[in-house]
Amino acid sequence: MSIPTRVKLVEVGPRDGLQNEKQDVPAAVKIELVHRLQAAGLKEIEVTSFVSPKWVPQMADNAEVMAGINRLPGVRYSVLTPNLKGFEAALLTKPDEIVVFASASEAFSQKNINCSIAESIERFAPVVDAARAAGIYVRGAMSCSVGCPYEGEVAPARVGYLAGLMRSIGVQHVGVADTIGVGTPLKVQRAMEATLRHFDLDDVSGHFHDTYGQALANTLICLQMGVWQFDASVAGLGGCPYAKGATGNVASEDVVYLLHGMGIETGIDLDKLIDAGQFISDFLGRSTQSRAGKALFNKRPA
Ligand SMILES: CC(C)(COP(=O)([O-])OP(=O)([O-])OC[C@H]1O[C@@H](n2cnc3c(N)ncnc32)[C@H](O)[C@@H]1OP(=O)([O-])[O-])[C@@H](O)C(=O)NCCC(=O)NCCSC(=O)C[C@@](C)(O)CC(=O)[O-]
Repeated sequence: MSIPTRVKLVEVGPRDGLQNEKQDVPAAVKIELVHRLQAAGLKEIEVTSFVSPKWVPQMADNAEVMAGINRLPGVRYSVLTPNLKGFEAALLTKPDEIVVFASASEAFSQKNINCSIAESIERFAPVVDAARAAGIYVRGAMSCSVGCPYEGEVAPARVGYLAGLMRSIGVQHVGVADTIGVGTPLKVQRAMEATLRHFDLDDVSGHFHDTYGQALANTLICLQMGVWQFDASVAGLGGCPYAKGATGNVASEDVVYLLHGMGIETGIDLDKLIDAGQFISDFLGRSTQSRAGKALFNKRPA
């Protein structure tokens, strides 16, 4: 398998990144972040989630954020929807894509969405039907595809099982998510291989948190398998409120630096992406988690 010449990054910072912030992030800041990300050339942005505000209060302004974005042609805006209630609210805001999210581990499924894996699939089936009937593309996120904060290691067979369930209800694309960032390349490769028994190479992506500093290595092994779609989060923002101790996603800036260094096209302007990361890091009052972002920013003339 040859390494792809072009990669699509899905920027998940506004959703995955900001869902875990302790401090209040006003809708206007989230909207400005989306504007800066699309100006940097991101073509797909996961904006928010239509989940219960009791579970994740940080995303309670979902409709306001979606309404406030000046949409650019050619950019796709996606949102998470855990059930029909969330989907119906999301539909009013005209997303291009929705994401249903399940877990390869039972314990995480219970903690994150308060139901078993089987129940989650039953819950998603009408959401997927309704989305596809409305012409909305459906992605599926498969959390804990390598390890679970409650159950430990997760076998590739369980990832394959979940991918098969996702496929059976009409999900069009799945992301192999290392929610707590414990994966190393061979483990990620096995989870990806199990997924590829149910989905084509063009319909899978990687979503790697960077808790143990393995996310770029995990990205590289997926590239070597021909995978060309990845989620990443500007400034390395993120973490899941139901995955204690897990750090943010791999920083978008670091992935872009890796890809451009390998001669792989992304369509992203790294300087502008660094500015977007700086903007949100300044707002949050801390320095960026992106190694490339920090290094390149510090090299700029004063
Ligand atoms: C799934 C539920 C709703 C079940 O939560 P539940 O408590 O079992 O749901 P329920 O149906 O019993 O409803 C309870 C209350 O929530 C309301 N409710 C119910 N649904 C909605 C909705 N969609 N929007 C707004 N409100 C909703 C519902 O109306 C009711 O309100 P009340 O009558 O008490 O006033 C809840 O567990 C939930 O919202 N969980 C979301 C957790 C979450 O967002 N986690 C982070 C995202 S996943 C992630 O980050 C991983 C990922 C994707 O990035 C990949 C990776 O790295 O792994």
